[in-house]
Amino acid sequence: MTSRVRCYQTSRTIKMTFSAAFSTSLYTSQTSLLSSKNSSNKLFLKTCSLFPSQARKKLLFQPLRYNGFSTERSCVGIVKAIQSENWFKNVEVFTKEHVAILLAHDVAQHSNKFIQEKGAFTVVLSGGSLIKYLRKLVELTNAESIDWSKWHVFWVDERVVPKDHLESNYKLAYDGFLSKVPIPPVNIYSIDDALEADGAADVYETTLRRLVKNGVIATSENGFPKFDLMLLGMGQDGHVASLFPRHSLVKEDKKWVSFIKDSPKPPSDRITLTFPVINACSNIAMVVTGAGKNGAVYSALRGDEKSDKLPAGLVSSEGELKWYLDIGAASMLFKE
Ligand SMILES: O=C1O[C@H](COP(=O)(O)O)[C@@H](O)[C@H](O)[C@H]1O
Repeated sequence: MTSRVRCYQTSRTIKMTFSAAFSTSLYTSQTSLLSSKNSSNKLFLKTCSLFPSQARKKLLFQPLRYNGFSTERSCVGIVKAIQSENWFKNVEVFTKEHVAILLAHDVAQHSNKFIQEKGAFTVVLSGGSLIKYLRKLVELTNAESIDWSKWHVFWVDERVVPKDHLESNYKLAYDGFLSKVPIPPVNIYSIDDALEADGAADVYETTLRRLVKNGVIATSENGFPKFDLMLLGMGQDGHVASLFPRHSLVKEDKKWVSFIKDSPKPPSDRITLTFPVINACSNIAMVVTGAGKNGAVYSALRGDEKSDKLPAGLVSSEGELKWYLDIGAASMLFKE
């Protein structure tokens, strides 16, 4: 159930919608979370303060209501701003905790929708900080009734290290997420850690081609695999997957999976899905937190069109691309 309140500037065009799209369970976990912080109003105001002051002054904040509760105190975070500027459309700004909560809710919704429509859900994971934001998904399993048996899990990139290595994206995902949910092991498509980067990339592409052929993965109009949901992180330098700024791999437009042996971020050898595959996805969630990434967020979303785009700025989706930012990562976006 979705409840929504509009906060708008009465006399001019800027209009924002503050929406709470919580199920009861999410609401419950949100309130307990808030009481533990006891600073919800401060956080809300802090979030609002990211908006241009002129607009802010004229905003009319109404208490948000959900199931009879006044959620005024809990208006933190869920800020969906709708403005005419394109970059602003699908950007949501939260506290870190709320990034995890809303992400859980959205992933559960995508999962239910795709499983209902086609009996399976294909999800692509990143490594890095993204995995810790899946923690609420694990906690909310029962409430959201996810059918984990229909999940098929892939990786957008992997480091060429053994699966039990600290740098392994598989290990990160297994420890933080996969070991906690009943996804059939046969539906978890990790990258072969016995091979060198080039061989591992070839084998992974062959696996994807087989799954496209037998209908597990859908296909986009231009013949690339079309995953239902991709959960992307972004590095401080604006890289996504293992596609780094100014690296030739960013321009790869034929291969589905490629490899890199000179990654600027260690380890040097990695395999990665390419941009045509990333951008063919039905839905992409870009999950970016921390003030250290605010410059890259700014340049990806608002950067000069003429300048070389960061890889994160080249991400698009055949369906929906949504940015989940915390206040730190968003902090340069709303500067006047
Ligand atoms: O090396 C990688 O970095 C990015 C970003 O990681 P983060 O810890 O800064 O969020 C990650 O998305 C990618 O999968 C990983 O291989």
